[in-house]
Amino acid sequence: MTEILIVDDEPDIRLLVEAILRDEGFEARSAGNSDDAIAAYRARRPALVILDVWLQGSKLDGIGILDVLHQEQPRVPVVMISGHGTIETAVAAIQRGAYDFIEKPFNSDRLLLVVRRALEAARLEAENAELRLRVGSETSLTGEGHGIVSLKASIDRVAPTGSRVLITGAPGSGKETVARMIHAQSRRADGPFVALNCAILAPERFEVELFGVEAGADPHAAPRKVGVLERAHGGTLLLDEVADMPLETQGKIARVLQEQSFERVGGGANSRVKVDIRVLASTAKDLASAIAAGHFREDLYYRLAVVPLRVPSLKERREDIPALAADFLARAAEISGLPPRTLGSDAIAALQAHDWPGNVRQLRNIMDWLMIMRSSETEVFRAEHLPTELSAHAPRALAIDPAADVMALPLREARDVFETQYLQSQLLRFGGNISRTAHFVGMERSALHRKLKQLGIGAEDRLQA
Ligand SMILES: Nc1ncnc2c1ncn2[C@@H]1O[C@H](COP(=O)(O)OP(=O)(O)OP(=O)(O)O)[C@@H](O)[C@H]1O
Repeated sequence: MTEILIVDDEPDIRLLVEAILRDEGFEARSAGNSDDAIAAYRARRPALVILDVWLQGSKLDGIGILDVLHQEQPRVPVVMISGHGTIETAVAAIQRGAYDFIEKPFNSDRLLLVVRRALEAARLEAENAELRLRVGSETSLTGEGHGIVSLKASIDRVAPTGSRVLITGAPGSGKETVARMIHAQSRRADGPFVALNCAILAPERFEVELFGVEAGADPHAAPRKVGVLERAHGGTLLLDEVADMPLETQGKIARVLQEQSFERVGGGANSRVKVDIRVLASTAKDLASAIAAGHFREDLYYRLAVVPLRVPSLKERREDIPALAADFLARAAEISGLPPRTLGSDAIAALQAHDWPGNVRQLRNIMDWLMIMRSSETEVFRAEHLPTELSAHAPRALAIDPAADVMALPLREARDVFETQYLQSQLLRFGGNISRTAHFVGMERSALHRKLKQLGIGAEDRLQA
């Protein structure tokens, strides 16, 4: 998958280096002069370039080529090969941004060592740059509830297969996180992960973003713009909010999926770029009705949805809320440099009672808000510290005041009041799910049923308690 471009004027060296690299599982291309090297580089960006300092009969020498390559894509690492008498030039090349150099004659161990180190350094640099850009992008899912555990098991199964996956789920539920996990657990983990949000692109920008733009008539000129398909080469492309892709582009993408090649905008058929990409797609919309309404191509649907995965919304997995909230609070404290804070059980119950239309993202935002707005008031956040839309609907049972009314009642009646309020609250935390509530309160399912009946808590009460 990792492709290396070798530039050397001696055919024997090119063949030798290609053979060594291929034996180690790399892909290799080579060029004998600066024109061919630059054309090969522009046709498709390699993961690394091995570049001879001195090139007989070439327009530019190694340093000249290095400058051209770095102007176009500074992050591709370059390893120089220096002959006797050109070491000084090789050192100068390092000062101009080459990663390292090897001296001729070299053995295969030295070559492979330098190549691996250069690739690893480039990978780390790319990862850091991405992290800086996308603080908060995750490659793990917090939660021990049934929904998340079975989702994680499906990710573990599908990730290494290379299969296409359609990820569905409500906004903010974690679809992109799932896509990143699939990429991170696949054989492409060292390659790029590129996400294209189909919902925010104007239809006329679509193809330019996807396919890039050809420079014009000159086949040696750099593409005017490299598209996401090319950037994702050797890695994974996520088509986020795929339902919003214009119909015409859908047809073109379906072809790319079949042929794994495409033409840049403005390029002719003979400028086809071959790529190796795993495509994942995600959507919060119902694709079946988009197909029925004629807004989504059925053939593309079947190509994308080889394995469908559904991410449960947060209200379907309220049992994960305490762990998620604690996790986000700890991170908010770390990022803001404030001392850690915890959530009281009344605040947790209020969070579990909420319906979370914005799902995990909304929960995360509220934990950030709590940390910033309320941490000077308390060490333990209570329900009253939450934003009003949450505190106002905190479960009624939170108002239990043992010193008030119940004190005027005989034990049996006081116990009924307490049990009613306690069980209504617990049912609410678990979305009315009897099994999960029974497990939590430590009762048999059937005993809980009997108890609810005895206390007069009906199905309706359970949902609105
Ligand atoms: N189970 C989880 N554990 C930890 N963090 C999560 C989990 N699910 C989602 N997140 C976090 O919630 C936020 C939203 O997740 P993500 O962007 O993956 O959702 P999405 O469904 O792709 O959203 P959109 O609908 O905007 O495309 C991110 O900050 C992500 O890190």
